[in-house]
Amino acid sequence: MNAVEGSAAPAGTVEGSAVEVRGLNKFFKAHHAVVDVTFDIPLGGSLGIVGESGSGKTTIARMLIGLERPSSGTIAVMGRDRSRPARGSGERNARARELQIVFQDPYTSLDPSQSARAAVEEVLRHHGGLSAAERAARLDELVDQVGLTERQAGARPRDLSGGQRQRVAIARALAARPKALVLDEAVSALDVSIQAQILNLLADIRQETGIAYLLISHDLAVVRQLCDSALVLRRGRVVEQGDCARILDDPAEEYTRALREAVPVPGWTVGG
Ligand SMILES: Nc1ncnc2c1ncn2[C@@H]1O[C@H](COP(=O)(O)OP(=O)(O)OP(=O)(O)O)[C@@H](O)[C@H]1O
Repeated sequence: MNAVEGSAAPAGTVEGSAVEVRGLNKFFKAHHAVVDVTFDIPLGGSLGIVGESGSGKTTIARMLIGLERPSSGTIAVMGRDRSRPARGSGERNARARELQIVFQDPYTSLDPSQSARAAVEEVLRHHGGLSAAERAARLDELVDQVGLTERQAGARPRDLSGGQRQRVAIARALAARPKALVLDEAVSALDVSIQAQILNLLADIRQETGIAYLLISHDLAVVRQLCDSALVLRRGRVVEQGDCARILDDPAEEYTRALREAVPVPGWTVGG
């Protein structure tokens, strides 16, 4: 299947790419974990990556944010190459301002001793350029944008629910005004009703800010709710790629059909 099928910008997106990945490969010793993966996410667009456990989804995310180095291929975010490690903190910060990530479990990324407000403020300080008054205003805006109450914004992670903690993680990720956000199983640990609230929140944020999403999920229903296009991975290879509704409603590949019918949970494998 052509790598960039459906590359015409969907409604709501702007011309140009937020993320461009070409011929991406990752070997872990002899294991070829990501095999010649190519995709585009238009500015303001939303791509879902689905596949069974071990298909390479997280490895792609880790390469995008610089936690793994590609064995070959290129990654560009906002037109700037990031296939090689950043040189120095200036470049690392510039990259962070372009692309942020939200993980499945914000417990691992949130400091247990920090209130939600302090956690978000830390990012605002780090990325600098704001006066104290501007920082306070931006902090209020972010707390409001992710739907945290004043009480929740003053609470530490252990005093928040899973959904509230994920709202804090989203506010932190948005603080630097990135152009793209990687959501790696970001709603998988949440109850279905809370999951729906966070997905609605993410859809609203995309509408308001024009941010692009790369959503990694084992759950096709989640992908359908948030994504314009989808990419199906099997053993590191793209088996199907294109319009999200077309792929999920009328999959061309048996593997996609199996993913759709089995309602997989994290760690699940086709036929496993
Ligand atoms: N650091 C590593 N060293 C060796 N092998 C790795 C490493 N990271 C990932 N792998 C292997 O690469 C393959 C892809 O793993 P990856 O975590 O990207 O899959 P995934 O689709 O995200 O799976 P899951 O949904 O279970 O998180 C797997 O076979 C995994 O065992």
